[in-house]
Amino acid sequence: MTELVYVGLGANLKSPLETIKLAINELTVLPHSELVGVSKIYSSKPMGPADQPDYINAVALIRTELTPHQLFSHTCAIEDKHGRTRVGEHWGPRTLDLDILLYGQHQINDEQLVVPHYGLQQREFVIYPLLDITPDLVLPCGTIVESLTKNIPLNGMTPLLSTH
Ligand SMILES: Nc1nc2c(c(=O)[nH]1)N=C(CO)CN2
Repeated sequence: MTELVYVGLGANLKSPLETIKLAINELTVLPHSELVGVSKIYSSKPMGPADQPDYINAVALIRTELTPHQLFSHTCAIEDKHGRTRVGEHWGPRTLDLDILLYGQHQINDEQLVVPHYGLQQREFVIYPLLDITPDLVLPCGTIVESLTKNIPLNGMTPLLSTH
């Protein structure tokens, strides 16, 4: 059994562009998984406290046999490898953040995981990269992702370079 999983990547400390590229590479070597798509890589204005650097954001699509919690332990390990600390400000700066945005059409809600990711529908740095990969993407709740762009402006977000 395989599932298509969208993983959001964000970073705004140290060398965020380099970190995002390395993290995309690390997703290519996950066990029982293959990377099948990557969005453009964007620079975005910080959501939350404004006194932090701009973010680099992207979304990757993987096909995996890992369960959501197995995948989550791998994404946490990749975050840790890049010096992620789990203390500090809510919505504060970070070296690397990996979020499981969508796991097939599954809905998961437990102490470790909320999938679809709770902020997905409000964040330009998630919606536009998702659409780069899958322009006709539909959420488990039936929402057409493209329809969200009407109410969510780019907010100055710009693509940095093509990964294709
Ligand atoms: N633009 C942008 N802003 C953020 C991001 C992010 O990935 N991109 N992540 C955050 C940490 O929760 C807080 N704010």
